[in-house]
Amino acid sequence: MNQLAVTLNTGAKMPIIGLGTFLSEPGKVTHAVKTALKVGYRHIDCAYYYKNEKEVGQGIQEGLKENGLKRENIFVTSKLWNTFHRPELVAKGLEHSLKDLQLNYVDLYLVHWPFSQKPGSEGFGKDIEDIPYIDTWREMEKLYKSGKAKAIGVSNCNVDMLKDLLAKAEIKPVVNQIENNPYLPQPRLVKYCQDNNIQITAYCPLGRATNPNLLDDPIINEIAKKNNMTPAQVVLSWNAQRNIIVIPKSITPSRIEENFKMTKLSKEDFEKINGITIRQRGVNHKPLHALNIFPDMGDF
Ligand SMILES: NC(=O)C1=CN([C@@H]2O[C@H](COP(=O)(O)OP(=O)(O)OC[C@H]3O[C@@H](n4cnc5c(N)ncnc54)[C@H](OP(=O)(O)O)[C@@H]3O)[C@@H](O)[C@H]2O)C=CC1
Ligand SMILES: O=C1CO[C@H](CO)[C@@H](O)[C@@H]1O
Repeated sequence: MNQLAVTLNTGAKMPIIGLGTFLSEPGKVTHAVKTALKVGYRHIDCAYYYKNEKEVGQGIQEGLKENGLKRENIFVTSKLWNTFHRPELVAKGLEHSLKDLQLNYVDLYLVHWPFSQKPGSEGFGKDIEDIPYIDTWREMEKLYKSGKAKAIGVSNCNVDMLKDLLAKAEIKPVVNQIENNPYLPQPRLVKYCQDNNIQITAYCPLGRATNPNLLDDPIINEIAKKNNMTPAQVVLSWNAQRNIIVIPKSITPSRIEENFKMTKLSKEDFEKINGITIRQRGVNHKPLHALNIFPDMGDF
């Protein structure tokens, strides 16, 4: 399953596993990216918000050279931060990322969150302002047409937001990046996206921020033990089997390698994981509650 990729509705191939980079310290992420490329990853998930794109870019450049790879052999995603939603700032948001990543284009550019913060605002969810999402999206469409973003998509969008965007967009979003793991499977949102040609990418696929920790779950551990896998491999394989792209983050070389080794789960094990009833949303900042972005627990 390692080399598997899904075909986006642009025709581009997006590898089913990528390296996440949130909270990867600038001093460590260059090495993590190089390790990932050496192990076989061909997909890196980045964002302006992570404040480490310069070091990620260094890892990409060095990793390409060391492994005899070309730019077109890898898939790089970045994301427009909330403080760049004003139409006149959208292209600038991408320029920052391209410069730091040392790239001429990204394979995928996502609107990180469906709300705007005033330019220069620091922190998550502060200084929210009312910029219609479609106005930001029109500028994303221009980036797609310019070739600087080979595909465009969204993140953290619910079904109603997607319905609205699909009705108005000239260029449809090809990806919705959302939190997804056995404690937050979000079947309604997943089905809506899959029915509408929107690929899901799962963030927090290992359940960072779950408490109790997803990787300590007894069912996951029982399946891991039985199949000589690790809990991380089980939860990543489960999502890949649902046709969901996973972007586990690690700065630990042995884990980067471990996470890459997904496998097909038996129908019985797959269904056992589907039967887990614990529900947790890890990324659930307070400002989000007022914005009504996430459906309530009954909507999973
Ligand atoms: N669009 C959005 O709003 C969001 C996007 N993201 C993206 O998704 C990526 C993944 O999500 P993230 O929040 O990082 O959470 P993950 O679920 O990927 O968990 C990352 C944590 O798991 C640890 N870990 C990695 N591999 C293993 C393993 N095999 N066994 C045990 N522990 C392991 C890492 O530690 P260590 O590094 O020390 O090895 C790290 O602490 C992000 O890095 C980012 O790129 C994330 C959140 C929101
Ligand atoms: O990408 C991200 C990483 O995780 C953060 C939460 O912990 C999110 O706020 C952000 O969107």
